Amino acid sequence: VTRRWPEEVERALADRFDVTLNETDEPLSQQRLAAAMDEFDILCPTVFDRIDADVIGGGDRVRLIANYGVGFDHIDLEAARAKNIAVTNTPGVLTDATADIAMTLLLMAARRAGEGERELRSGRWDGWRPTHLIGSALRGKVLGLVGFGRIGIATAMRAKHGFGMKIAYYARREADADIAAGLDAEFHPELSSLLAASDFVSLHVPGGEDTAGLIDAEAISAMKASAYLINTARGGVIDHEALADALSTGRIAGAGLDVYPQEPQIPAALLGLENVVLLPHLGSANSETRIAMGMKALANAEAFARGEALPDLIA
Ligand SMILES: O=C(O)C(=O)[C@@H](O)[C@H](O)[C@H](O)CO
Repeated sequence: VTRRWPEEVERALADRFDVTLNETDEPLSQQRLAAAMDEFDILCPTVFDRIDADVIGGGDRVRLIANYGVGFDHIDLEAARAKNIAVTNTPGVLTDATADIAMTLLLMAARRAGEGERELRSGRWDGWRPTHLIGSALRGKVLGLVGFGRIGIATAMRAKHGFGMKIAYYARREADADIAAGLDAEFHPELSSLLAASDFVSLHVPGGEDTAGLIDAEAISAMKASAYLINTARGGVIDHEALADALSTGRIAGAGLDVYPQEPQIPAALLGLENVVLLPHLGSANSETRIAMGMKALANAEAFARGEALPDLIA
């Protein structure tokens, strides 16, 4: 297990398996990860472990990679398939937590909460004024979801039923009628039309080659000048130079980010901007969710040990 998990999950793992924990809880080197492929039957990485072809080529004993997280763009699935290594993830259990962070970012950006907090803590607040830190309302505004899977739909539910927002989405195909109907969600087969129609754009697509740089200068140029961009998906989906330029020139109103291309590095051009909320990948960071993620990874490991079908097999 490459990083420390919630204690109760570590105990449950140790009750069933011969478990080696990374006591330091520091990121492991590529060499260490590669060597682990010859020492263990099951490897449990997180999003911060780059399980590439070199690592997978590092040994022949691991037969299951049970990822702690839903996103798997950090794992070379082809290399795993070529060595007949099963790969699982932890979908579903972190949907609510991540949708909550998407709404947190949206609200903080729209109501300039981060600016207010910084102003107050730095002693710069000189009292209430009618024109002070004026933000944007949510009711009646269009939330455009890029990607309409579990987390996209959960975010839409919160926005519509909790804040009176209108829902639009872009996805590879139209959602099931009952899901869309419940949300009165407008389908946009073209990304550019969704971007042009939205007051808030929230990204909910997987990371990886297919979506790398999807939100680039051209995409941002289709957005309204009053619009906000929210990202709880993966950092690589956005061209951050283009975003920083749009934010510093007022091309869009603001942004809220929880993920970055080279975490924990933050694109320098963003750090000095007031109209962007920056969170440190808190998507699934609540105790209930992190325990549930661990128990899901454990369930996959147990099924593997019993020779049963893996509940969350992705490769
Ligand atoms: O699940 C994901 O894909 C996430 O990005 C986060 O919820 C996890 O915390 C992270 O992946 C831990 O591995």
